[in-house]
Amino acid sequence: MTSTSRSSTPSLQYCSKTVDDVVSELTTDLSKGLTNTADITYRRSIYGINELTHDDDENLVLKFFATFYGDPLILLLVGSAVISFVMGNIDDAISITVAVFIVVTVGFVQEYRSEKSLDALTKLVPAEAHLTRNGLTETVLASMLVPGDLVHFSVGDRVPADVRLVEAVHLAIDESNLTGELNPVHKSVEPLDENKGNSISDRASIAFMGTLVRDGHGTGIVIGTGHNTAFGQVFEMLSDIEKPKTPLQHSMDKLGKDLSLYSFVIIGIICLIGVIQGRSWLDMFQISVSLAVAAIPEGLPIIVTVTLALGVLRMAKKRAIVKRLPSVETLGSVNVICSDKTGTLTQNHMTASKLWTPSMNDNYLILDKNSTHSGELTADIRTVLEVGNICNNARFSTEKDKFVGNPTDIALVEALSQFQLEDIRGTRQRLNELPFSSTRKYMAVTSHQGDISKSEVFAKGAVERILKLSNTFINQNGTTQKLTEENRKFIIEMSNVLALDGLRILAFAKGKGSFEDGVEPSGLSFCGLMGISDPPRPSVSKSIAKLIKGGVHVIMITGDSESTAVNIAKSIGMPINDVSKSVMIGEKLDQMSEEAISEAIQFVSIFARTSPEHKVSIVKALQRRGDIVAMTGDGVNDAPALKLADIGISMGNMGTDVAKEAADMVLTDDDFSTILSAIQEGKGIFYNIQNFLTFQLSTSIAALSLIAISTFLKLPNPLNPMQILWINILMDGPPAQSLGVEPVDEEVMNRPPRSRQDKILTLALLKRCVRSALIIVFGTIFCYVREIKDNVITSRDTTMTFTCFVFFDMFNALTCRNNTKSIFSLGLENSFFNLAVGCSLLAQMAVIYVGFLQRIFQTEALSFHDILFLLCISSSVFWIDEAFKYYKRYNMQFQSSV
Ligand SMILES: Nc1ncnc2c1ncn2[C@@H]1O[C@H](COP(=O)(O)OP(=O)(O)OP(=O)(O)O)[C@@H](O)[C@H]1O
Ligand SMILES: [Ca+2]
Repeated sequence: MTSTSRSSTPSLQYCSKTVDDVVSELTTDLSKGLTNTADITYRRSIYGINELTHDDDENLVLKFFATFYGDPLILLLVGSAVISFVMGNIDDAISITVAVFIVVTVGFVQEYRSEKSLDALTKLVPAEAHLTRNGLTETVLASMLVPGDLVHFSVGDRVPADVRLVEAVHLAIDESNLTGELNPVHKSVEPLDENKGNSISDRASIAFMGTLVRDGHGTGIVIGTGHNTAFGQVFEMLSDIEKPKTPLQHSMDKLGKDLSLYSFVIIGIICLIGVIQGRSWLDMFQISVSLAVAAIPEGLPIIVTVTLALGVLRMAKKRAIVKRLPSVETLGSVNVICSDKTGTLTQNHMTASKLWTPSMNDNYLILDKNSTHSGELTADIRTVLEVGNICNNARFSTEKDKFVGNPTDIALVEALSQFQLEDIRGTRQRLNELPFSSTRKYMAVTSHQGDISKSEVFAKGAVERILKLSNTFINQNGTTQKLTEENRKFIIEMSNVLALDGLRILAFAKGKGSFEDGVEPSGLSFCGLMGISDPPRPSVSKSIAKLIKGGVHVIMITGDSESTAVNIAKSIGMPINDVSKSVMIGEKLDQMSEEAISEAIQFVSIFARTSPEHKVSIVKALQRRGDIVAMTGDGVNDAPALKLADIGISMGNMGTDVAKEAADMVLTDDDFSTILSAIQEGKGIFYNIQNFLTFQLSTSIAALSLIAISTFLKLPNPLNPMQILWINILMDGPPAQSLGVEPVDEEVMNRPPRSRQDKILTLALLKRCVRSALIIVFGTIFCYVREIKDNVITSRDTTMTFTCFVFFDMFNALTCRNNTKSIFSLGLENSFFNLAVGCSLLAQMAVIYVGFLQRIFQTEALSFHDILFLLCISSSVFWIDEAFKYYKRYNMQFQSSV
């Protein structure tokens, strides 16, 4: 890249300036950020919102006319109208033109709606930023940033705008999406030499929007936003790339093509026979083309897309954000959910509730939040609390008036007040820290009270880990004593006793001296244990029961100990029959081959003492068995497993940007139960798609057969082209669409997960289509033949036939709302359906009774008695289907009771 092409970009302009220059040029402040609200508003008015959007000012009118010449069938129809006109058949010409216009408009509106709902999807996961303004730091939407803003980012974050760094601690950034460079780039605040920085990858003092923080943390001043960023310019190039279609959309496209082919063959035959019989070729041509328009489900792919997109929006309301449409389909097939324990199954609200020191033997102290325990404060208890206080990263937020940070850490500082102890971190200096990580499972610090030579080490974490670091323990008198094998065993035993209520267990140790950076401490003295409670979320047990009923295997994955995990699992109703088979420890996974894990995993419900890396082996083992796996995760290290899983789920509150991006679905409330709602929705959407498919196919088959049969029987055509086009609107338009938004029936969870190979077009579905089509055809022909007994064909005859068919179709739509349940038990819940069918019926009445429309559709007014008669005949399709449903339900009950 040359400097000329980038000379205007802020990142080139600022990369060689000093921090002070940047601060003064952008009139901002290194500690407070921007302070003047009017100034911020002004900047936004100049630089715009920090977002990358397409300017979508396509001309709607042009687009509308594009649909005319985009569809050869519509062109043929318009052509035939012109021919009619030339041949002096003005009425026909006008009628066909108006009908075509209506068809195209309905199609256009649907397509437009589908685009709008797809657009809405891209706004579901907004980018966030940590912003300091006026000295206050908050998490805000990245879109509100303006040049001059002071932003912070750390491991796992996406950089929210182009920024000039003013602080960089171990900062390494993955710029692969911008430059293709796979290795993280180390950043610094030093300005570049004037003549350097021509290439984006050289600009070490800049962090670019959309790149990913891999290590350390940093602070920067925003210099470029939105399209004015390096990423913004790449985005312009990318924006034309089309989104890939979902498997369902693909199979619908294929189905559409197949159906078109069949219809063309049948219509060709009809046309041929008609002409051989000596009918007018223009008539036959117009009928055939309208029939082709009607029989071809051109609305099918659009309806599928809209159904999926609306489903996603509905799920978002239930706090599950699905990021890609294909995931909706996969959700219905999920048969294993691997869930984190902390924060997903539990509330992540931790309270210290038990305490044990070696001097208590097999007793322990129960901590009650509401009472003071200062009377019980012995020297060894004080030591435990002190370690928990000093080896702690929770900090007090004056803004929120409470401690913030790691929930375990918070529980430990909050416990101090029960013993009327103060937070003593202010009186000490920390020399170094070995931070807690899910892999290390403990945290250690070196700290002193002003005299470095009297430094001490404080450590807390999982019992086994802390015991490994210790060779003595602190006894009753406050003196240290050697840790024997028996002591170690007893401590582990006591930790299991404390864990009986599902408490998370923390061990504490301290020692003299210090430890080197990056080296584990050793020779510590074990001080005691604490049990920390984190109650399950209230709705979790219900959700688990429903999932199990729906054939979904729930697996808990936790970094906590086996006993903690088992007790929590029992309390939320996970079936643990045989602990030796149902529980597996992370370490064991490391020793097993992929095949062996696959074998063993079908009985496992709990993985304890795992680190995030184990999740990949777990997903692989499950997928090897053919399972469709949903996996939750929130950390940077969870990303590979989230990507690998069929449905990666990340947490909206706790999750890092990396996890959210790797995931297919984000739970905005972090709650396990939300996964159940999403699976329910996913399953329901699939059935809805089957339902409107049934409706469309049966109408299409009925329309084709009706014309074919009457041609074979040498009857005059029962429907004219305009009427056929009208029917097309019903079957491809709103009534069909409304079947896609049928509210999801709770009962879907009683059906097993769908196999991935399952076709959407099942034999049962086809049978139902053919059955309904037959009823419609025979009913309509019966009505037609009854009308033309007098051997002259009048517009009354076709009006009766036409209305009969339309009524049939509406009753058919009604019964297609569900394929097992009676409509009487469903009620009139689907208001979109009620509206669509209600309006269709009204429109049908207008077509029969309004003079102007009568001329176009060649209809005439029917009597009340006629309408009643038609309703009676056409409702047969509904009653017969209800009877079949009843029979099916009866059979199922019978089978399940045997
Ligand atoms: N802040 C902390 N400092 C020291 N040790 C901790 C801390 N938090 C947890 N531990 C210890 O590490 C163990 C594992 O915790 P970890 O955070 O890895 O579990 P997790 O994977 O987050 O939990 P889950 O998988 O249930 O969501 C705990 O049992 C506890 O002993
Ligand atoms: Ca059609």
